[in-house]
Amino acid sequence: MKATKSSRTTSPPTRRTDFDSGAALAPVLARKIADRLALAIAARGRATLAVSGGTTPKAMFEALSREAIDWRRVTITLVDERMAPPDHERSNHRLVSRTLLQNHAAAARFVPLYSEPGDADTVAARAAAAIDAIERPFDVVVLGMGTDGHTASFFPEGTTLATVTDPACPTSVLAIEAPGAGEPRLTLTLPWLVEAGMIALHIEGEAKNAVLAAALEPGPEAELPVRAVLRHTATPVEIFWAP
Ligand SMILES: O=C1O[C@H](COP(=O)(O)O)[C@@H](O)[C@H](O)[C@H]1O
Repeated sequence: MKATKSSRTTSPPTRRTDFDSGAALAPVLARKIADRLALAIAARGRATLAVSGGTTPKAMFEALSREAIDWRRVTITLVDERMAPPDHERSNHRLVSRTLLQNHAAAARFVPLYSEPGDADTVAARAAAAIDAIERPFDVVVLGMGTDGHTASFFPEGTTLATVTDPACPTSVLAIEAPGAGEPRLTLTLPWLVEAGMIALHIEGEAKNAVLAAALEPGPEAELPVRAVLRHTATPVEIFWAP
């Protein structure tokens, strides 16, 4: 299903589950993702998963890697990546390799966003070709969020923020730079995220909880770009929060 342009200023309903700790959240979200992937495999013989990086998902990825589904039929990619090689400490590819692509999930196919050589636009174009070869829509997208309200690499003041959060953006992956982003980034664009069969927003900490509460209120998407997902999603975003 393709997202259409809309001037929505508030968010449709979300579903939210709160946990006592990140350790309690991790296996529950992992099982929910695994169940959804298993359903897709039963229905179509294959499943797709796009995940975030950063620091939050580590325990959940480790739990997910131990879920006994037919990972040979699962394609995994990233919702965003730094312009950094896969052995770099800030690489999302590195996090996924070390935590998710382990145990049972080592059998999954992984499609990275970063590759060499080239500048960010060249790398983004190559990543877009790789993503375009994956069947749409993703079965599951797992998003994180920064305390600046960014999700994927939709950063406030991002050079291509208006384009990557356009519900009609025709390109799957674009480069973006922003003051809060560190190195240049590669990000999946809004349509590829919001059309997913299941969208989980996994956040931890009181600060992110407060940012999420603000994001659910009316206000400009450019200020808290996670609003773009919350407002343009085809299915309710499922929020998983722990202190
Ligand atoms: O830069 C990024 O940050 C967000 C949030 O990361 P966290 O370290 O606060 O969990 C993440 O969702 C995104 O994929 C990542 O590239």
